[in-house]
Order: sequence, then structure tokens, then C-alpha cells
Amino acid sequence: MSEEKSEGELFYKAQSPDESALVTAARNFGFVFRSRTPGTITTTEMGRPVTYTLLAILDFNNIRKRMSVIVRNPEGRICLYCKGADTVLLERLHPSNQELMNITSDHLNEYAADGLRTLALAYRDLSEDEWETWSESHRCADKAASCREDRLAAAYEQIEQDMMLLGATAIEDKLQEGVQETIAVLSLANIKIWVLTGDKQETAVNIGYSCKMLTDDMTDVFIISGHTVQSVRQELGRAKQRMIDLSRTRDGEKEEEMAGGFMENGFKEVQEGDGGGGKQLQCPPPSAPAPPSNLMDNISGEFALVINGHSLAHALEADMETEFVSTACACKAVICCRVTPLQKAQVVELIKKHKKAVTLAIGDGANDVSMIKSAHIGVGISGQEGIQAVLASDYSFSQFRFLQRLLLVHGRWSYLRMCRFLCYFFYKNFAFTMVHFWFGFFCGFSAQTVYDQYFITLYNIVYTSLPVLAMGIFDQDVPDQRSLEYPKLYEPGQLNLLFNKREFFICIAQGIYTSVVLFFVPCAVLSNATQSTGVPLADYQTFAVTTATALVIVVSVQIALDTGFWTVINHVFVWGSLGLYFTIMFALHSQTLFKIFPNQFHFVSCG
Ligand SMILES: Nc1ncnc2c1ncn2[C@@H]1O[C@H](COP(=O)(O)OP(=O)(O)OP(=O)(O)O)[C@@H](O)[C@H]1O
Ligand SMILES: [Mg+2]
Repeated sequence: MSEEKSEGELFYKAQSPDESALVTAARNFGFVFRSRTPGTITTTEMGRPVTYTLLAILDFNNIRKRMSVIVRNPEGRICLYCKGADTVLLERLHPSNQELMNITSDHLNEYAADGLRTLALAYRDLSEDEWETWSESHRCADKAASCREDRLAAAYEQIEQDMMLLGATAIEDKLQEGVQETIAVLSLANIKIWVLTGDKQETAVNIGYSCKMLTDDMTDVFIISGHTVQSVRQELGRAKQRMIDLSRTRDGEKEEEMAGGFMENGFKEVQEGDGGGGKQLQCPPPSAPAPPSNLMDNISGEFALVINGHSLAHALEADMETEFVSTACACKAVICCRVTPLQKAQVVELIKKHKKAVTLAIGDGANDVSMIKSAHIGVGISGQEGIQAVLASDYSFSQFRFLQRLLLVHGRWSYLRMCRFLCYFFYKNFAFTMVHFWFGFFCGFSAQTVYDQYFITLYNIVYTSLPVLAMGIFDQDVPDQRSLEYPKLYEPGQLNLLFNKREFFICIAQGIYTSVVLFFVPCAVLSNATQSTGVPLADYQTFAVTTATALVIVVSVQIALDTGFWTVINHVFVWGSLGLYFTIMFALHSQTLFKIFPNQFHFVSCG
């Protein structure tokens, strides 16, 4: 879409950033896209206005990886123009393009190695008859009541053949600010990062290097690009074996250093490396059985795995997925390139199935929606690629680097708050309830309660609810700056240290212990207390009020001790709840209230 605010000032709004970059570049070369109606496209070509009749648009999707447009130019010639991923477009060229195709492929690889996003462009001249026939079959497919998508895809496939190569484009897809730093910090927090992209392998690897997921210091980078089940299995097996061998070498070298030169390990040196002068290790023959997966737990060294979409399709099959997960998880970095949106979601599902991990998917485009929905936590980046990702996400922001704060600060605090909230919640309710249980031994397990009815009603909703709520909302153990500086602080959450079975039983034990003290100490003291006349000093109500008051004071002091970060609201809630308890008790037990509402109080004598 173009918008001309004033003469010579055109603003393009495109479906994808690539398209707007291409249209803007064409404008700079004198081919200006001016306006569009449902049936026409108007351009100015080197100052000469030209209007094309738009005949059909063959939509883009992530499976086709290309899109085309069929237009009739002012001279009446019908032409199909197609742009898309090189892998799909080069397969559909006329055989006469072979030479140009080889040159273009070299250029494409060069561009991709520089980290540029590439597209190949082609055209096909259509005769009036060809167009008429195809347009009829397209109309039928479009109107089909069943399998419409498949029929349309077949129709598109039919016409996007024997095209003539026009050339290739390369567009710089700049990384956002702070991506490198964010990835480095998240890795230090022991968060495993996988890149799932639709880009071609070279571009993806280059981006991997520029965001420091891949580095030159890595022990090895494995590339899995087989086209058959067998070759993918072999490549994975080889990668796995090499990881084990190299780890043994490293461990052996370490032991050798420590043991003063003695070395015993299971690999065989076969020759001196030619490139860097390093030692090459003998790889097992391709058909060697894969090593047992428990060996993979002790991998030392930094490895990376790059897998292509077509190989991933085989790796995700039921009989290979375990091997793929174990190999990939032993690597420090995993890059899946040329993957479809469905594969992105499948990879997330695979990790959810095989690892006890919490998954987070972050993306900016419509092709990331399925993985954002599959992951436990979905994050959408709002940017140039539309709002589908944002709409599908749980959290959204405009910059990748904010992920650092989301996880290391807000995620961490949120986990801490939830755990403390839960622990305290169990504690205070056990302290409250178990007193009833102990009282049962003295009232013959009758229905009599220890506390008075008002106290039972108000304990959870008035006396003890607000302080724990304030802790659950505001608590912090370390300030945000420290969480960002020391990513290791994120680990307790991953290891489930703050709330687990052990912590749960500790809270409950503490609650039971509190209830024992709260019940038996007043019970022992008051049951022996008598006046000098020999009349017992305490009655049932004295005991009830003493225990209840002690309980409210103890749980309030406990939350004061548990609170790590005091705000004004915490103070108001903790001390206010305590104050409210005494105010209500005073009001309930004072003579004034009896005088105001004489008929509202009924007493049962327990004497
Ligand atoms: N509008 C388009 N027209 C034609 N081809 C396209 C278009 N958008 C993408 N492509 C081609 O299809 C491929 C796959 O696109 P897809 O949107 O799945 O992934 P991506 O944009 O390359 O990467 P990412 O997953 O990081 O967003 C692209 O690499 C590109 O070659
Ligand atoms: Mg995209």
C-alpha cells in the first residue's frame, strides 16, 4: 500500500519488511510504485506512468515459501512474476536458465553468508490460452467446497513452472539492539536457547555468529542436512559419537595434567589435522550404533547443532526423536533453519515431552504464532511483521532485549513471591486448624470449637489475608539490578528449590509446632490458675481469647520475618491487621456493645 502525503513523499506500508524494502529500493532506482486498486497497479517507470491490470495473486505461505502475481501490461502481454526462497524457486525454472542459475546460486550463498535475507525472482510469459485455461482451473479450485487449500496449491504449482530467472535480492535484517548481551546473560542463567527460523542455513548460521550463539571457540559445530531418514540418523549418530570422543579427550587431557602425564582414553589418534594443526579424531563408521544416551550427560566442551528443515522432518519422527533430543540437548546452541511454522511448534512440543523444562517461545511474525501457542510461555515482539504474534502471546514487548528483564527480574520475583505466599499460606492455616485438633482430645471430639465464631469467620478474611497478599505482590529478595548482574540467581527457580515437597512439609511442620505451643501452653497455664479462694481463674472464653490472640500475634510476627522487602503497604497491612484484631476484640467484648445491641448476644455457659 502506498500513501502520498505530499508531492514526492511516498510512504509504503507492506505486509512484510522485505516487501517494503524492495519497493523502496525500486523507487530509488526510478521505478515508483504509485497506487493500487483492486484491479490495477500503477507505477511510474523512469518518469513514464504505466498501469498494469492485476489478474491474480498467488498468495505466500510458509509451505510454498513463494508468492506470485499475474499481470497484463499496457501492451496486452500477460506475465507471471514470482519471488520466494531460492530452494523452491530454482527448482521451478526453465532448463535454459542453468548457467544463470549457477551464477545466481553463488551470489545467493555469498549474500546469505553475510547474514542477508535472500529472495530469488523469476517471471513467466503466458499466452492468452494458457491464462484462460489456468484461470478456469483456479476459479474451480477457489470455489471448491472441500480440500480448497490443496486444490489451490495444486493450481499454483501448475502455473509456477518453467519460469525464467530474473535474479536475486538480498536485504539486511538487522539484529535489534542488545540481542547479543541478552543471549549471553540468559546463557549464564542456565537457560538453553534454540533458534528456530525460516531463513536459509547460511543466513541462520551467520546470524548465530552475530548474536554470539555460535563462536569460533566452540569445540565443534555439527550440520545436519540429510534428505533421507537414513542419512539424518547417521549424521546424528556421528555428531553424538564425536561429542563423546572429544569430551573423553578433554577429560583425558585434564586427568593427564593432573596425574603428571598419565593418559588413558578410549579414542584413537589417526592423523595430524591439516587446517589448524589440531588432532583429528577417528569418527565411527556411518553405520555405527548410536552411543547410549547416559553418556551424553557427561559431555564437556561447547558444541552446536545446525539442522535443516528437511532433516528436521525426519528427526522429529517417533523413532528418531529421542536421539535428536539427546544430541541437541548436549549442545550449547541449536539452530533449526528453513523450518515451517508447524515444525517450530513440533520442536517446542518435543522438548515439553522429553525434558522436564519450562519452555518459552519468542517471535515477531505470523510464522511464530504456532510455537508461541505451544510453549508454556509465549512472548510476542511487536514490530514490523504485524500483530499476530503479539495477539497469540502471553507477554509482549517491542525489543528482544526486554526478555532479560522479563525472566531475570519479573519472572524470578514472581516465582519467589508465589513460593513464599504458598509456604506462608500453608503455615498459617495449619497453625490455626491444628489447635482444633488438639482441643478435640479435651472435648471428646465433640463439635465444640476452640475459638469463638467471630474469630473463625474473620481469621482468614480479615486478620491474616492482607499481609500475605502484600508479600505476594511486593516481595523481593534482591533488587532488580542485582538479578540482572548475577544471572546465577535465576537457578533456584529452575531447580525448584523454593517450593517442593520438602519445603511443603517444613511449612506444615512449622504450622503444627506453632499450634502445639499455642494450644498446650495456655491450656497448662490456665488450667492450673486458681484464685486464692480456690475458684478457677480461667473459663473457656479466656482460653479461647488467649489462644486466638497468641495465634494472630505469632502469624503476624512470622510474616514480618518472612517479608524481605518492606513497602508502606506491607507495614500498613501487617500492623493494621494486628490493630484491627485488637479493635474488633475490644468492641466484641466491651460492655458498650452489649448496651447498644442487648438482644444480639447470646452466651452459653460452659461452667
Ligand atoms: N512475502 C514473501 N514473499 C515471498 N517469499 C517470502 C516472503 N516471505 C518469506 N519468504 C520466503 O519464505 C521463507 C520462509 O519464510 P518464513 O516467514 O517462514 O521465515 P523467515 O521470515 O525467513 O524467518 P523467521 O522464521 O525468522 O521469521 C523466507 O526465508 C523467504 O525466502
Ligand atoms: Mg518472517
